[in-house]
Amino acid sequence: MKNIVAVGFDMDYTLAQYKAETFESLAYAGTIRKLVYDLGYSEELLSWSFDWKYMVRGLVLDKKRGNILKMDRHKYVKVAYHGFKELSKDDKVETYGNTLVRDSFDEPDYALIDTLFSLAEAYLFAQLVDFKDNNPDKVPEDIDYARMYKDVRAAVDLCHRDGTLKQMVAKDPERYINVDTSILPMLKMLRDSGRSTFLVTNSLWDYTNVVMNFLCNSSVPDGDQNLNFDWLQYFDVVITGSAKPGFFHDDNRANLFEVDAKSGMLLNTDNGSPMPQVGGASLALSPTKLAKSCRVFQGGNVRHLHKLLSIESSSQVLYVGDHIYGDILRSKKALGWRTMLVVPELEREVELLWELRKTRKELQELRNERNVIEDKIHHLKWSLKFEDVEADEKDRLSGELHQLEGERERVRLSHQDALRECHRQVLQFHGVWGQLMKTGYQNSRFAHQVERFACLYSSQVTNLSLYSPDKYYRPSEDFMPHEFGIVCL
Ligand SMILES: Nc1nc2c(ncn2[C@@H]2O[C@H](COP(=O)(O)O)[C@@H](O)[C@H]2O)c(=O)[nH]1
Ligand SMILES: [Mg+2]
Repeated sequence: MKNIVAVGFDMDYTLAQYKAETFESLAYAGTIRKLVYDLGYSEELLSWSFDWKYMVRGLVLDKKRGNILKMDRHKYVKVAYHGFKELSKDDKVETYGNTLVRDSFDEPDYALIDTLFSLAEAYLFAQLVDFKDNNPDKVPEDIDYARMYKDVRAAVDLCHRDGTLKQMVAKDPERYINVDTSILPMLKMLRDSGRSTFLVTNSLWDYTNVVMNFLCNSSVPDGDQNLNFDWLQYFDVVITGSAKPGFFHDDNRANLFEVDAKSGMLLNTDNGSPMPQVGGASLALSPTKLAKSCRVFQGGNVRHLHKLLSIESSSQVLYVGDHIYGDILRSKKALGWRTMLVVPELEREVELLWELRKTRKELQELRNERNVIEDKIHHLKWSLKFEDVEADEKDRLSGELHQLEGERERVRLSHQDALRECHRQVLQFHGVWGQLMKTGYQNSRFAHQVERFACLYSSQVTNLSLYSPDKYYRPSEDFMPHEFGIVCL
């Protein structure tokens, strides 16, 4: 952290942790209404309900086939459902395991569930797939799975844009967002350490102001009267409507507008410097005041931000976000910002890992034991078959082989029991999809992306304040398989 001069934050699902049970349910209900009333889907959908715990991040939707997939870091599909029906092993291998050219599992044929905002749309997609399969007469033939996904996507998108969600949150933020009293102390700590702080969010100013008021004052707004701008003192620059990930692109030429915080009006700027309207009064803020107070903008690009904060090198910026693609991948890969990904799911994941550690260790030991015995058996069988051995020696080797085969059976059964127990416990992570960061013995595709693109990852943004702002975060050591057991502790 010593070299970091500016720490930036995403807002939604980073500073503001939404309550999935209420917020995603709101998105789900709003999407259904749009599907029925605007896009002509059956009214039966209005009676559907939403299990907000069913979908998890890291899943991939196969739009054409109506499947939902979980894959490992090599993009091998390990868990696959058609709607809510699990694919048999044979179907899974036939569909995803036999291609000569490996599928990239990316857009346009696939959709990645890489933000918590997408859980409702993934669930609805699965429901619609089941509905079409079971009620072919209720869904027009030309509406295939991919079209259903497109409709769901468009309806969700509209819910985010037309006020369906934001007006409800603004009326009662406490119903939809977790109170977090540790955000202000964290921001204060960072600022006291001499760092600049900034906010870059895709939300627009009016909504940003509601959410940040709630987070920083825990006030329940009573119309606009209760909203104030006190929270701005904890930031140097606030950029709303940033259109990430485009904001980070080098060729982004988006205009930067200054937002008048009180009226919400946009003012033209020339690279961040205010520009008065022709014939209008000159802008009121004096240069000294401008330099000190937080300024609010809309749009622009990362070069504007660097200029506003006087950033000399990208590696001096740490950005904290929740979206692996929108917040982390671009800013790290293209710009070289340091990044921190917020993964709230980790809290439960780590708790369960502690509970499981005894079984996991046992399993690992039994696996090693089984490997050693099997190696010995193969070696002995090879000697008996191909090597020129005397009769006595042959008897001795056969006896040894017999004994090892008995041992192998004993270890195999213990291993099987431990494996069963482990599988049972893994279902505590998630009854359908298992552990977020693992797929079988391999890291999941999601975990792999976290490893590659997030310099830090943590269950909550305020974990930053558990350490000194000057802490040196050492990267964890990489290990090759041949190093395990030699240098791994
Ligand atoms: N138009 C759409 N907006 C969306 C969608 N999913 C989320 N959102 C909105 O984006 C911002 C996220 O803000 P950030 O602070 O995380 O950058 C927030 O306003 C969401 O409502 C979508 O599918 N379409
Ligand atoms: Mg976000």
